[in-house]
Amino acid sequence: MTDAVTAHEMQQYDQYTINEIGVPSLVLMERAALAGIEVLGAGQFDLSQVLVIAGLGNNGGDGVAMARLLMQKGVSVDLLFVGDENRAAHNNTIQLKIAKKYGLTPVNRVKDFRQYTVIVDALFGIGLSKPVPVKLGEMIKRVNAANIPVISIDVPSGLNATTGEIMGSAIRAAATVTFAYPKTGLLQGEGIKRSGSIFVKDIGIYSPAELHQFNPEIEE
Ligand SMILES: NC(=O)C1=CN([C@@H]2O[C@H](COP(=O)(O)OP(=O)(O)OC[C@H]3O[C@@H](n4cnc5c(N)ncnc54)[C@H](O)[C@@H]3O)[C@@H](O)[C@H]2O)[C@@H](O)CC1
Ligand SMILES: [K+]
Repeated sequence: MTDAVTAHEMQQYDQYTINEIGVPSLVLMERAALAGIEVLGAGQFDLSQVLVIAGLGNNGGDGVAMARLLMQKGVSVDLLFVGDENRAAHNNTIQLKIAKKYGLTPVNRVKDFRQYTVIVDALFGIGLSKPVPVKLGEMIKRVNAANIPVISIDVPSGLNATTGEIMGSAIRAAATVTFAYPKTGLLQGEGIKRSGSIFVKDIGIYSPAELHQFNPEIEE
């Protein structure tokens, strides 16, 4: 069993799974979204009116896929897409295109977050490497102030996934669904206060030690 991992370690496992094992990244993204839906629908949250907040990276792509899956299940869901769609990561762009084909049109502004019963936070994940831009920080503060339960995808947005430091502003989550392994930042510093209940979900990404157990030819 692998303990908590840093963002850098997780990125290496992601890349190995995609480039060496050959699992398509969109398959991993769909599994991430399904894992998020599983925790969201497990009874802790009221799904009467869901908001998904998605950023431009792959964490946002997980969120867009979740919004589409929720809509397909008949859940009332809004998708707040934050940032210029033309600058979105490749897989996020694909997710947006699919969501739109199903009739899910993103909004780019929410006046009052209190109209929702739960908020899915897919703004930033392990890829956050610099302080949150001021405008997004203001939005994060509005979300926290609304006092609506938030479920964070992989990491509460704005939290450094490795150190647990706040990168300007960070979401305060009721629960965090994190993929493959807990991230070290969830278990130290502000991460302890900001992550809520932590759910670790297998999405098919493994550390070298675990891969070695499947296939001894893979070096630990
Ligand atoms: N690499 C992979 O194959 C997988 C990645 N997954 C998800 O992808 C995340 C990592 O994705 P990325 O490495 O793309 O990074 P993130 O999505 O964590 O962040 C992307 C970068 O974009 C910036 N950014 C995002 N929205 C912005 C906005 N509106 N305005 C300005 N800047 C913005 C952030 O500052 C950050 O530097 C994981 O935490 C996980 O949720 C999962 O889909 C599983 C598979
Ligand atoms: K997040």
